[in-house]
Amino acid sequence: MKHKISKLPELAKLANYSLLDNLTADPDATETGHDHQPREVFSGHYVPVLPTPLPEPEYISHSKVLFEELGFDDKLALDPDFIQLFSGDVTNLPAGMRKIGWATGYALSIYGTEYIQQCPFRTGNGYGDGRAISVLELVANNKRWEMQLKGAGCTPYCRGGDGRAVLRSSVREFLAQEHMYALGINTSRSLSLFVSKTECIDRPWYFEDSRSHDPETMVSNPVAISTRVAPSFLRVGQLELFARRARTMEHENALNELEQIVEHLITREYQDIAAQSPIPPRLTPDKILLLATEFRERLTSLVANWLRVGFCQGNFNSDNCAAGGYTLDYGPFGFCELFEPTYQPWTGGGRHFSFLNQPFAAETNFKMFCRSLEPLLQTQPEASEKLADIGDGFKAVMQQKLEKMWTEKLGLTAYNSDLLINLLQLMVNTKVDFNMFFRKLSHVPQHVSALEKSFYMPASEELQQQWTEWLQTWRALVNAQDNAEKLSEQMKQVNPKYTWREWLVVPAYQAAAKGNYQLINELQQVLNNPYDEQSKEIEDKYYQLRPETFFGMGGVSHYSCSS
Ligand SMILES: Nc1ncnc2c1ncn2[C@@H]1O[C@H](COP(=O)(O)OP(=O)(O)OP(=O)(O)O)[C@@H](O)[C@H]1O
Ligand SMILES: [Mg+2]
Repeated sequence: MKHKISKLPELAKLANYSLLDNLTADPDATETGHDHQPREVFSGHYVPVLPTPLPEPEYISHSKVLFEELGFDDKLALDPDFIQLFSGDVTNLPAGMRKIGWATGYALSIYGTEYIQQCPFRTGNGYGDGRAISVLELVANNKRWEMQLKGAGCTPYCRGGDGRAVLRSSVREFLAQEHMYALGINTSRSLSLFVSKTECIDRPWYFEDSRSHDPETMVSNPVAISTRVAPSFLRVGQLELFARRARTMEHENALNELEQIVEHLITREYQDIAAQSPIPPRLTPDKILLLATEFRERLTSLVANWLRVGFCQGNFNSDNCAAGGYTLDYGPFGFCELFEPTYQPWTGGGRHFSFLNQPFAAETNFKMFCRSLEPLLQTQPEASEKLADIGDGFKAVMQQKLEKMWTEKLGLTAYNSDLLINLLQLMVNTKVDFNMFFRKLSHVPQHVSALEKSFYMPASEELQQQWTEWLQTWRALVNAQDNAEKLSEQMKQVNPKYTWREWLVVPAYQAAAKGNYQLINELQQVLNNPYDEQSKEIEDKYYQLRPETFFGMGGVSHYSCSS
């Protein structure tokens, strides 16, 4: 059996900090990392920052799946040195590990409009990782990972915030990342979750059983640190920040810094492109075009997958769009239960980030990504034009990916737009549960009655008739008569049975605030195996329609605060 890492000094041997070696730091940063007040950062990729440890941290959970992948023994999660590090104390680390963390700046554009208003200095120089601090980069099983504490205290980008994350949002992020991974969707991953036994902070939140749209009160919740893991945490907003500076020549090194960050993105997230020719030689126009094409490929696949499982990211701005093409920022997200094309759980998100609008939101982020590469092709008109074509090509690639997704979801061999549109219309008219409906359909039923468990209301006779017709057409197209078993197996692999249901997650974070973590463990188990049939007990509890009482309930059906 392969040796597994169970102590921090062994883990330290895997440490490998490409970021700190290759990229420029903010020249105004202090070496000590005592840099916790909002301030402008004018250049450089990162600021060294000392995380603020959780007082009296307590272990809640870790991802066994990710531990396995990294070669970590489960015992490591309870090792006092491990707990110390991943609850924010980097002062006492073994040799090989740096006793400092780092935070990065990024820009924000909302639906294609560049913003600086969110920055306290109205320049954009004070926006970035306000409460996320990376503490480690390592190479495990030939893969490079960056480990980032979320809620580890203030950074220069904290904008007057407290730098903390409450337990509620940390539990959600911790569970959701691994759930998405289990659903087969690219995402940042969860390593561990620790809570403070003594520190609490207030956030705007809802009264119990609230029907209010906006939070009515401040609610105290323990602070927590979840550690997320990804090949990098580079966002479209990051490139955007450097491109804005390059465009206006804000400082003499601005274009060079943009080039560096793009090279860094390629090294960290696009190894196939990096392998084509080592960097340096410096970034070539060909590489830039390959990067744009590959990101387009990943982003369109990602969003098609989101739609496949009913996921709504909620706030798909450029600063929440990972340049590696994976899901990032599990704050205002939600999973569509009752199917509504404009489902959006975050009250601040508006329709443009709603469920079926996500392909357009992605396109806007992609255009910003391309725009951020343009300054690097200033002297290359031909390559510039190609880049514009890649941007314009987004729609067609997105459409292809969506068609493929719906085709697979319906078990068809070819896309059938009439069939799909009729179905979506019927789903809306009948008020069906998105994921439960597709799972029931994956059993290749003969009669509508087998789908009815996924309906939130009894279907009228007229609707029943329409369903019967739709089902007949579908069954004929998938050749259900001769093919049911194989088809069912295939469809179940893309139509999950167990997906995130907010009303089943709420009790888990509520119990956790009282020191009981059992429901979190149970949810991990259920959500980590979304395509499997699980026990009858689990089915009765988790494969259920949202009870009526949770509709319109603040904090369950919608939320305004995600931090
Ligand atoms: N409590 C806080 N203290 C300091 N900064 C914060 C706090 N909450 C959010 N921010 C910062 O505000 C910005 C917007 O917040 P948003 O909710 O998108 O991010 P987040 O959930 O903290 O971060 P991420 O995108 O890293 O998952 C981010 O740059 C974030 O770092
Ligand atoms: Mg964010």
